[in-house]
Formats: sequence, structure tokens, C-alpha cells
Amino acid sequence: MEREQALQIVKPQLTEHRYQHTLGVMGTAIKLAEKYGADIKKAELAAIFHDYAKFRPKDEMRQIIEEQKMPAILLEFNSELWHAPVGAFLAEKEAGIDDKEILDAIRYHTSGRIGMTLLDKVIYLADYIEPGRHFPGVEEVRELAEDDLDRALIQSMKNTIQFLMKKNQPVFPDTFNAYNSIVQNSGG
Ligand SMILES: Nc1ncnc2c1ncn2[C@@H]1O[C@H](COP(=O)(O)OP(=O)(O)O)[C@@H](O)[C@H]1O
Repeated sequence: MEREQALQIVKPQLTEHRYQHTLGVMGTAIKLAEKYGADIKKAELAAIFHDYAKFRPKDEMRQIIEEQKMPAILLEFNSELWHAPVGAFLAEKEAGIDDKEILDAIRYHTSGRIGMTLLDKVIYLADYIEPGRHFPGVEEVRELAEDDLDRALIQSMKNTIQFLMKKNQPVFPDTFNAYNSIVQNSGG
């Protein structure tokens, strides 16, 4: 699917602010894909669709998680996490995206997972550092992303875990698992 067609499908699903975020993720994902050797067209499409389900009603997302037999543990955690796996499902069902790598990058863009693919990493990080993001620590991750994808990911996951812990919020285990998996597999 070409960029313009994909954007036309996604735009009506999002607010203007979230659409601008999506364009930021797209641009950043393409740059990261070029730098680190990921598939540029897949990075572009995954970025465009990453927040496709962001504004679906909670009840609809819960129903999809149950009916599609997605991990039930999702329902025990913040519903902010749900749009990622539900987005992968709907991008396939409604927009006909059938590339498994793209769908996985959408599915894991919020939590990460054990054994993240290069494309998963590009989309996770692009979502974190796109130019519209302004939060403490983002600039450090942007700088790390200039020359070390894994160090940038580790730092972004650390920030997210610390942010949640400071607020006494539960941390969905996939993020711990993703963090451990990258720390154990990257050169240190
Ligand atoms: N492991 C986790 N456990 C619980 N909440 C998380 C986890 N990872 C991310 N979140 C929360 O999910 C929300 C959405 O994250 P994200 O998808 O990165 O943002 P956005 O939808 O704005 O792109 C954030 O509030 C974030 O704190």
C-alpha cells in the first residue's frame, strides 16, 4: 500500500494532534530504518498504522482482546496498552495489512516484547522520540538513537518503567522482558 492511501485510511481514525504525531513517527521511523538497515517501506506503513486503534472505545477493544484470544493479562493493565494489539488486528481486518512483521511492530509498539525485531525496535523508538514528543529524558534518547539503537531502546524503556514506578503504577511485564532481552543481547 502506498503512503498516501495509508494516510487517508488512518486520518479519519485520529484527532488532528494524533495525526501530526503519526506523521512525526513516520518521518522518524524512515530515518531510523535508513540508519539501521530496516525495511523502509515496512517502517513507513507500520508507523502510519501504529495508533490506528488509539480512539476505539474501551469496550470495543476489550471485546476484541477477548474474542481474538489475545493475552488476557492485557485486561489487568492500563487500557492505554490495548490499542497496540487491537490496532494490529484492525489494521489487518479493516485495512488489509497482511505483512506479519508490520503487524507485529504495531502490536508491540507500546510494550515492547522479548526478542524484538529490528522493525519492532524502529517503531517503538520512533514513537518515543518523534519531534512532537516533549518529556524529560527524550533528548537523551534522541542522542543515543543517533548511533546506538539498542542503547536508545534500553534508555527509553528505563524511562518508561521509572515513570510508571514513580507514580506507583503497575508495569506491564512485556516491557521488563523487552528490557532484559535487549540488555542481555546487546554488547553492554
Ligand atoms: N509496560 C507498561 N506498563 C504500563 N503502562 C505502560 C507500559 N508501557 C507504556 N505504558 C503506558 O502506555 C501509555 C501509552 O504509551 P504509548 O503507546 O507509548 O503512547 P502513545 O499512545 O501516546 O504513542 C503511556 O501512558 C505509557 O506510560
